Amino acid sequence: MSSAEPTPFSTHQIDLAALLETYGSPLYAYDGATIRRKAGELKQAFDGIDLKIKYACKANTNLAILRLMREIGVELDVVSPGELEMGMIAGYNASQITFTPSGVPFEEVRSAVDAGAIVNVDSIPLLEWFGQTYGNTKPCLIRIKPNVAAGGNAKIMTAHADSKFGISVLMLDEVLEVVKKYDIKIVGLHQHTGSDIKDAEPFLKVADILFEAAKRFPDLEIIDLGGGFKVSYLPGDHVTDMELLGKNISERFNTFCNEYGRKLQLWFEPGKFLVSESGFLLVKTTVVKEDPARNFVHVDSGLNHLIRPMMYGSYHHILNISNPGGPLKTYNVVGYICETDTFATDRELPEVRQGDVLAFLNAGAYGFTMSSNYNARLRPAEVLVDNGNARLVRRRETLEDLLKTQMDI
Ligand SMILES: Cc1ncc(COP(=O)(O)O)c(C=O)c1O
Ligand SMILES: N[C@@H](CCCC[NH3+])C(=O)O
Repeated sequence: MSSAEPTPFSTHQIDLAALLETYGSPLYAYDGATIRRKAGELKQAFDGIDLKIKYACKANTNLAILRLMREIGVELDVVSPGELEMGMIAGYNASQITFTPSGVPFEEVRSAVDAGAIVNVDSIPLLEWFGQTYGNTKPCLIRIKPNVAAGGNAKIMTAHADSKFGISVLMLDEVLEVVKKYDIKIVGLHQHTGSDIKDAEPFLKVADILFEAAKRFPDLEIIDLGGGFKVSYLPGDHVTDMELLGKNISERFNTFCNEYGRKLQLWFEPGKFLVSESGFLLVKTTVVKEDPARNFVHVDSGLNHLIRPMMYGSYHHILNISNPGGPLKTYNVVGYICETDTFATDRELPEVRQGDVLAFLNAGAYGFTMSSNYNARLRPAEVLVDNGNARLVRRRETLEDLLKTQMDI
């Protein structure tokens, strides 16, 4: 089975230049219409299935985006007490939130359960603790590691045998022993294979593994297949064919439910799929440096604002929105941080002049949330354009914000 044909690239309808002019540089800008469209595509692909979308909000926790998700009927997947709290501030009831920890202190699980969230238990020691603490009084899901390697790069594959995440599917006997010992109420099985998964095969493979495992748990209500759908990062990129994937998984899921003897809910936890394409990091060119080896374009940003190119070697498409019709030249686009923070190598762009505004695409997921204050640099503001209105949804940081936690001033 092949992946989808390339999708039209960057179909946003927001005026990026005007936003930068109004709110200053650097700036994260999000297009609400794109988020609504992507959620609609996912729902459409699983039409007829009892589907719940649990947005993996580590991708972007801006409260305005969480509120938008809530408005369109998308629930939440969180990985920390901080994300849980943000979800509740955005108006979610804790019962709409899944806590998917990764080796966290058990007290964090206690506070999530006490708040009313449901937990994906990710280790046998946590399962033991859960049983001792709650017996059969609180439901939980179990995060299974299916031992399947898939994802855009090694760092974002989370279900292969060597990955730290979840309980190996080879340990089901041990899991069932602990479940029996404490009469734990297992209502769901969960898995998350990785991020940036283009082909349908890994999704189908892990679904089959999870369905097989599920037959050993008689009281399930939920199968949670995680996130990881690939979006288009570069023009012509092949992406997950959501329509085809929906059809194939739905068929298998229905067959499984018939064999299981009950209709279950199907959950997904997409992050990137919902928000990546909605976001732009807008920056200004500080210096254009012609070097015998390279032409460098420096911008007023760096790995402190968008670390994906440096951390994963990820491609982010760049537009020169000040000079779109300029003659094409080849550049290394680099940041202002005192590290080698290269956004793009040998990138062809319409001629870049000092002061030009560049837009990094696909900055809606794992952009701001992975940002830092390295080099005592401040984080950008964030703007959401939705229903025809642009709204500042996070102000630019100030030096006072940076100094707030220091004791020696
Ligand atoms: C448990 C879990 N669910 C969902 C996601 C979302 O992944 P993606 O943004 O690729 O959809 C992640 C991130 O890797 C994750 O760890
Ligand atoms: N942060 C990753 C995706 C999520 C990884 C977490 N398991 C990225 O930007 O691609």
